Amino acid sequence: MSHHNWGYETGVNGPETWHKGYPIALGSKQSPVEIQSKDTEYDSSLKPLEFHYDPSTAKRIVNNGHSFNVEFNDSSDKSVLCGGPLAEKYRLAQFHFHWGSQKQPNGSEHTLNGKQFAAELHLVHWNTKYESMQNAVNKCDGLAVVGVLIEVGSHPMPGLEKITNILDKIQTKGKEATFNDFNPQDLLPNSLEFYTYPGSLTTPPLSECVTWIVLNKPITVSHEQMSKFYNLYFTSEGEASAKHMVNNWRPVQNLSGRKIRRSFR
Ligand SMILES: NS(=O)(=O)c1c(F)c(F)c(S(=O)(=O)CCO)c(N[C@H](c2ccccc2)[C@@H](O)c2ccccc2)c1F
Ligand SMILES: [Zn+2]
Repeated sequence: MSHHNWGYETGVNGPETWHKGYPIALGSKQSPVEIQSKDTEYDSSLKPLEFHYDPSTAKRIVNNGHSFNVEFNDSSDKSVLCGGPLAEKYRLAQFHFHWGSQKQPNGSEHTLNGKQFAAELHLVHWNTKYESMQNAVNKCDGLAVVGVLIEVGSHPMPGLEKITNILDKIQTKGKEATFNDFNPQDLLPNSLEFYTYPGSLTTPPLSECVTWIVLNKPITVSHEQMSKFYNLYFTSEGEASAKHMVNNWRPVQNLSGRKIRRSFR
């Protein structure tokens, strides 16, 4: 299993095969996980989450064959996350999504009280005490990823329009487009109540370097907005068998004794 052709195709290169190239897939701090509210612990020492994002740090949107990433200029502390369970400042590097398909509408990675949502937004940040993302990825407090659960309803999410309107420019793997002046706070729910636990990247290299912060309230997007995700391709233009970018989510992994804390009573 070479390191760069992992994917989501069941039995071919999907999550059940990743351990061949990345043995840590079988580790004890893997993500995502099932969150059962009744088994979480309220922690009054958790601070409110603080998002300090500068929209001018948004740079480009890229289809990398796994998801699409909106990438930020993380060469300074212009867009940072702090507070919550975090002892330090974390710089925003990128955000991306995981989703299901038209037929199988559930594609979130974390599940909440037995419910899998339609999709999930991940805002990926790295600890500024490590000079780079690459250094941060092999430290247990290297990354902080904020997960936002997404359900499909009758009204569109205004903050998502700018993204869904540009997806036709990055339909296939390797395509990218300029993407400036965007504040990811426009994708957050009103409540910043959260769950937090120590975990991993949910794609290879599956490094166990992530403080996960999963918001308790979902956002609602419209069917039209969601269907624009399903029109993307895992494959590059002109590749023999075109594959729609659907079901790019990893199933839940064992908690293996980990405690999940919550910021609210
Ligand atoms: N669900 S998840 O949040 O775990 C996740 C993904 F699901 C995901 F698809 C990516 S990805 O960048 O799109 C391709 C896989 O690396 C990354 N990207 C990694 C990353 C991006 C920015 C900052 C740190 C990590 C990935 O690009 C990476 C991994 C290891 C070292 C550097 C970068 C990622 F973090
Ligand atoms: Zn992710």
